[in-house]
Amino acid sequence: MALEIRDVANSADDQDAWFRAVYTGFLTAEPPSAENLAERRARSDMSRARGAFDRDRCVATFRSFAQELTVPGGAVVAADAVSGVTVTATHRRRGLLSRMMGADLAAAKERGDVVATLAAAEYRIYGRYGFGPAAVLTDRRVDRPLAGLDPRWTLPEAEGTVAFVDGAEVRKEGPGVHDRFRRTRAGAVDLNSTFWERQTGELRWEPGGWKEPFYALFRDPAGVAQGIVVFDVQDVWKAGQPANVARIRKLYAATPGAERALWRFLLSVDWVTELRADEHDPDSLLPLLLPNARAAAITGESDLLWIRPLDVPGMLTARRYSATGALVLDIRDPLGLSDGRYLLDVSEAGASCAPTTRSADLTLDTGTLSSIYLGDASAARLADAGLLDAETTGAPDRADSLFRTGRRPWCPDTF
Ligand SMILES: CC(=O)SCCNC(=O)CCNC(=O)[C@H](O)C(C)(C)COP(=O)(O)OP(=O)(O)OC[C@H]1O[C@@H](n2cnc3c(N)ncnc32)[C@H](O)[C@@H]1OP(=O)(O)O
Repeated sequence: MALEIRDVANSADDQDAWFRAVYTGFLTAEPPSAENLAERRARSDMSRARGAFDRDRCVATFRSFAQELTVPGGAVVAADAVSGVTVTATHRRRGLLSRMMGADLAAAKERGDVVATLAAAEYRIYGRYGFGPAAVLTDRRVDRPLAGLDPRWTLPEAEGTVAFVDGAEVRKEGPGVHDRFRRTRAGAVDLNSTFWERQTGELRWEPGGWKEPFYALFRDPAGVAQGIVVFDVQDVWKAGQPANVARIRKLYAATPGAERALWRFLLSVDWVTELRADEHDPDSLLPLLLPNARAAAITGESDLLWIRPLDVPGMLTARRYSATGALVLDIRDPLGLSDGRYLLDVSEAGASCAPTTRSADLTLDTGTLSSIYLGDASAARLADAGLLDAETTGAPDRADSLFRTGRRPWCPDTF
């Protein structure tokens, strides 16, 4: 019997089967409870969720939803966020993902979305669909005694306050802090409506149980919440000495002052000798705040946010550039959605971008454009690696002078 791919938006039974298939696809053996399924159905945007069904069994899942992606300069673009992609191991490599992805991207293009986004589980899945890695995450570990900080430090009142708060306060202030934060940082996205409930244990969807973390809120001198950190502490003692490990789950700062204050606060907690910030900002201020920056070692780095151009002029005119100049980009698209030669012209007044018949300066595919777009990858380095063709002398360097950004892009939120 042929496999049927269908929308699951209008059927509770199909949605339950869909969520169960997500658990199986992500290798979670314990199935979701009936209560969990009911909550997920009620609280998730399933309007663009599709499943592949083998009789009444869901064997592949795919969902997309409307998202805002912040681009360099602080504007946001309309994104088609792809999520919940699974094919059950018994039905893999039969083209199910390709069919669902092809249909979703074509619909997103038709709708006028500027890019598609996703958090890639594995590097080799999404390049074939025109996606490219656009921002990375780093793991850092701070050896606090080595950092050389003054243990007498306390936040000067003139700079603001840090206070421990409860989950209710986090649910009240968190959305505003995150919304202000994400508009300051290229690569950041808006959050779904369940995010803070899940962070604070109001909704307990994740398998494996809930452990209440600590929450600390930074308010600026005017009393406005500008930063929030969610962290837990592992109770470790060695030879009668406290050697606790603080693990950052989330840290959002809408201002540099908030970021400095929250790191300094975390580094001042007695008993804590090690701080771990996994899957965190690749351009965090953290090492710069330490007398000994080497005490904040990078222990890992990985790509997570991948993006895919759908509307090249919309995408290139939305961001701000670091210089003025013109560049002709010949874009190759493996799915044929955004092919073409475009003139990007950046002047003091802003950027314009339109199809052109002029000869190209750079030839690149949509995935490579994605890597350059938010400012993380260097066109010169990609050209040296053979991933981008320079058609005119110095074109990669000119691209770098345009696309370069201040702080590196960062997407702290998996979706
Ligand atoms: C945004 C997110 O949700 S990220 C989460 C992605 N999901 C997972 O990682 C869960 C575990 N993996 C899976 O469920 C599946 O392997 C999927 C969804 C990644 C791919 O499903 P498949 O049924 O294999 O997809 P499909 O048959 O359409 O494959 C399309 C092509 O991609 C290739 N491909 C698929 N997955 C991988 C992979 N992990 N590594 C390398 N190549 C892959 C296939 O070989 C195929 O290539 P071909 O066209 O040259 O033959």
